[in-house]
Parts: sequence; C-alpha cells; structure tokens
Amino acid sequence: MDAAKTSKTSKAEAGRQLPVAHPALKSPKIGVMLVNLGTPDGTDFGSMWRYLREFLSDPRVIELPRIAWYPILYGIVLNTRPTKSGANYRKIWNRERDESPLRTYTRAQSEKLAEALRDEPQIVVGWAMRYGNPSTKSVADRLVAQGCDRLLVLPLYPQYSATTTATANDKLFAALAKMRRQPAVRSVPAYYDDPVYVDAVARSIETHLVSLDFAPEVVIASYHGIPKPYSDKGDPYYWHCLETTRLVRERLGWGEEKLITTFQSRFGAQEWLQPYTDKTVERLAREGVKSIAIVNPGFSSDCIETLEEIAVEAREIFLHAGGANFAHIPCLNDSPGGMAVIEALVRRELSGWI
Ligand SMILES: C=CC1=C(C)c2cc3[nH]c(cc4nc(cc5[nH]c(cc1n2)c(C)c5CCC(=O)O)C(CCC(=O)O)=C4C)c(C)c3C=C
Ligand SMILES: [Fe+2]
Ligand SMILES: [Fe+2]
Repeated sequence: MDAAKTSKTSKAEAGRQLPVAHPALKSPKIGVMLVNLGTPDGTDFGSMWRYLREFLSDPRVIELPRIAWYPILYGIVLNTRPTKSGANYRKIWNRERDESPLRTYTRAQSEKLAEALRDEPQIVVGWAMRYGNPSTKSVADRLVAQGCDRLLVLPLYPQYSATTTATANDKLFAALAKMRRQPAVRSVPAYYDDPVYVDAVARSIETHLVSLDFAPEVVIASYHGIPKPYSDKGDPYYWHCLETTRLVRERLGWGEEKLITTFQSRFGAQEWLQPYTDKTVERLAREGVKSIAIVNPGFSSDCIETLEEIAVEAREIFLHAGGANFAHIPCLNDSPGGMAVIEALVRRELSGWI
C-alpha cells in the first residue's frame, strides 16, 4: 500500500471516530452447563403455581392445541395441583437448605464436576433448570459474561425424550437467540446405552441389594412415563428405556423376570407408556411376591418422583396389597458412580475443545 493512500484512509477513519483499539479480549473459556428439569422455589401455593404453570405451558410437554389446553390448565389444573403437589413436596423437602432435593443434588453434581475438571482451568461449570431457578438463560448469560466462547450443555436425562432433552436444548437456544455474540454450542447426546452409565446403575443396584436384610424376588426399573401417542409419533424414549434395562440386566447376569421395566408418574386422562409402575407393584403383591426393590435409572437425581411417588406411595401400595419387604434404590445423584458418568460424558464431548 502506498504512503499517500495510507494517510488518506487514516484521515477518513479518524473522521469517523473509530475506536483506537479493539476492546481487550478475555482469555477464552469453555462453559459446561448441567441442565435438569426444574423444581419449585418453595412448597407454598404461589411457588407451586409458578413452577407448574411454566412446566405445563411447554408445548413439548403438553402437545394439545393451546386453545384446548389453556382453559383446562388455568381453569382446573392450576387451581388444584399446586395444593396437592405442594403437600407431596413438603414430605421430601430439604429443610436444611430450604430447597427441593433435585436442586440440592444438581448443585452438588455441578460442584463435584468442577472439582474433577480442575486440571482444565479454562473450564467454568454451571448448573441450571429448564423450569424455575436458576433459569437456563441466567446461567448461559453468566457463563458468556465470564468469557466462555464455547458452551457444552448436558441435559441430565439418560434416555432422550422431546419432553425433556429437546426442550432443555430449545430453552438454551432461546437464550442464545438473544445474544449478539453467541458462543459455539455442543449438546451431550442421550447416554442410555453408555457403558459407564450402565455399569454405574448396575453397581448401585448390587451395592444396595447387599445392604438389605432381604433378597428381592423382583427388581423393578421404573422410568418416568410419557403419553403413549408421543411414543407412537416417534419419540425414541420407550426404546431407550427398554435398552437401558436390557443392558443393566445383562451386566448383572440376571434373567428377564428378575429385572423388569415399568413407567410411573402418569398425568392426565390419556394412555401413557405401559406397564404402569403402581399397577405392577400391586399385581406382584397380589400374585404372592413378598419382596421387591425399585430402581429409577431414568432420573439422574432423586426428586419428588422417586422419593415420594416410589419410596412412599409405591411402598404403601405394595404393603397394602400383601407384600412384605420393599426397598427403594437411590438414584446415582452425586455418588462416585454418578459423578464418574457425568465426568466421562463431559470429557468425551469436550474432545477437540480441550
Ligand atoms: C404431561 C406431563 C408430563 C410429562 C410429559 C413429563 C415427562 C417427564 N418428566 C420427567 C422428569 C421429572 N418430572 C418431574 C415432575 C413432574 N412431571 C410432571 C409432568 C410431566 N412430566 C409434573 C406435573 C411434575 C411435578 C410434580 C407433580 O406435580 O407431580 C420431576 C421432579 C421435579 C422435582 O422437583 O422433584 C422430574 C425429574 C421425565 C424424565 C419425563 C419424560 C421422559
Ligand atoms: Fe415429569
Ligand atoms: Fe409423580
């Protein structure tokens, strides 16, 4: 470039008052974000109402046309369910921290993951909820403000479902849609057949069973259900659940009848995935089975669905129908086995970034 041209350009640029220097760049970081379903902030009617409204307004969760669903949601569900669910949450609430167990475990998983990744100082770990707090947007914004130009999101669902995994991703992308300077993004795929996960579930069953003073005749792998039409339309969740059970059974060296799959937590009037957990528990007791254990491989943390619906309700159903011994096997939570799964997934999906 000749000197005259250079000085001409400089004068023109000076006239436009361009910044003299590029703003200082923070050294780039990588954000790792654990995302779980969500939970109410309290058990009072208002907190339950806000949580359930956000959750049950998600078209990924309730696929009915809004014009048909909203009168039911606002007219019936949000008038009755906050009281009923609030009473159930109170049974399992973490009073020490004044929060739900799901929030306690998700935070603990994030803190332990950060500790496990301390050899990678460019990584910042965060945790967020799809519904409620800390919101996905607030955590994504914070990670970006901390200098993350890459983001790895881990939806904490071993089995993929549009009602969980996809909506967690949707929420993150909605947050990114508002950013001028977006980070690069990766989302960890479902891990229902990952050997580290299958082994962790099998080991936790083994460990728990040896601690019992009875030997269960049947162990039930109970997964959260989804409406059957969602499955019929192509959600692979059902097949992921069956495959997890098959792999865990194989790893334990058990027969088909010793580890069975059921689905819990029905909501609304339509058919959900079958067989239902509550009906199966009752049937087994009526058929003369005296001892059972239930494991929840689809939940990465204990929560209302495992601590109340299984450890309390399913136990009562079994004992009232003639059963004698019932055990609930805890979720992987922030146990060493559970953390080994999370760390293995994160390290694998960060490949090429670290
Ligand atoms: C149509 C409604 C629902 C679908 C579909 C659904 C799918 C689904 N949910 C989980 C995991 C969890 N669900 C939890 C609570 C919960 N789920 C629903 C409804 C549907 N879930 C409701 C209304 C509630 C709130 C509790 C209640 O009022 O009964 C939780 C626990 C949250 C906590 O704070 O403890 C989890 C986890 C999965 C994996 C899934 C589909 C695969
Ligand atoms: Fe649910
Ligand atoms: Fe439930």
